[in-house]
Amino acid sequence: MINLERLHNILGGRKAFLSTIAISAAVANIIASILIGHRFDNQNPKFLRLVELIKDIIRLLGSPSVLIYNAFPTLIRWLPGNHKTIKRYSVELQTFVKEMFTKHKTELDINDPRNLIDSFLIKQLEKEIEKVIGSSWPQSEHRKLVPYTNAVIHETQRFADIIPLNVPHATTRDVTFKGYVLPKGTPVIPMLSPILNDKDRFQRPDEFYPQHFLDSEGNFIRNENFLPFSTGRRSCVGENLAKMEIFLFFTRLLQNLTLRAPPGTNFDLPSGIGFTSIPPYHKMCAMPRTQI
Ligand code: HEM
Repeated sequence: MINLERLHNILGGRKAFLSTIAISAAVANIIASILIGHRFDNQNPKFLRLVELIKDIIRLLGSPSVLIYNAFPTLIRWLPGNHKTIKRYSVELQTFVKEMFTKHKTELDINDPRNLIDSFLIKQLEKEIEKVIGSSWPQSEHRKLVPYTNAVIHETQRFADIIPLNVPHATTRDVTFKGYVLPKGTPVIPMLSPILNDKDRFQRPDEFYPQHFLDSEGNFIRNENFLPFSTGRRSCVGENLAKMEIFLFFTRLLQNLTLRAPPGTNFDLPSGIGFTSIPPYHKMCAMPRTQI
């Protein structure tokens, strides 16, 4: 989690800071805790490099040269450009992951799994595939008790529309869809943006309007068109983890801090161009609620 006490002390609540790395590192550390059973220090150069690599790869995936490469891979393959940078960064990431797996393999005690990687390696040894069940989050009950907060979080995800094009898929067999024949291997891009911004599905698609997820009495209502994690068999496997993380981060931050644009400025956060539509780096002020 974000060290709020440190934020209070260092920032005194008034100094602007770059929030992106702090938040990314905190989120990455949650995944690291689950995968390898420990957190990295936020100043650890290797850890910061990994966070940076992932961010850069995501950013570069949407750059014009990569879009051209995706359209004409055989032509562009030999030319310099961001597609080569992505490859280099991916190799660096893979090397890190391989080293981590090798270390876990050599230290593995099948009677004493220490983390998710150990459990995965043990399952591999059994040659069995088993769906991991067990989403018992102690705070999940809280969400039902705060319908407005829950609606704001849902509306933020709808409005932010962070993966507009979804992830590309391809048909695994010949398919006839609404009269169109899609032969096996046809690339399919199941876009999410048109659903999340459809005025027939959301009353005010162009506005930030939490009431999209509230009934007239203020109760939270599910909306089947809320699909930021996609849908179907290949929808996001991290959906539940992500939802819980967002809830915990959001409520914990707002319990303790009021977040504002730096004095004399307004938040104007157009989506950056990339595979995900993430906002550009921006500064904000975090005021401890006790000082307000
Ligand atoms: C706000 C946070 C997140 C959003 C909006 C999101 C969204 C998505 C989307 C749209 C897909 C593509 C689904 C498709 O191909 O139809 C996806 C796939 C995936 N996501 Fe997420 N995701 C989030 C967080 C996470 C987290 C935290 C994890 C891991 C812990 C994760 C792991 C995955 C994996 C492994 C896939 C590939 C699933 C497959 O191909 O079968 N995601 N996600």
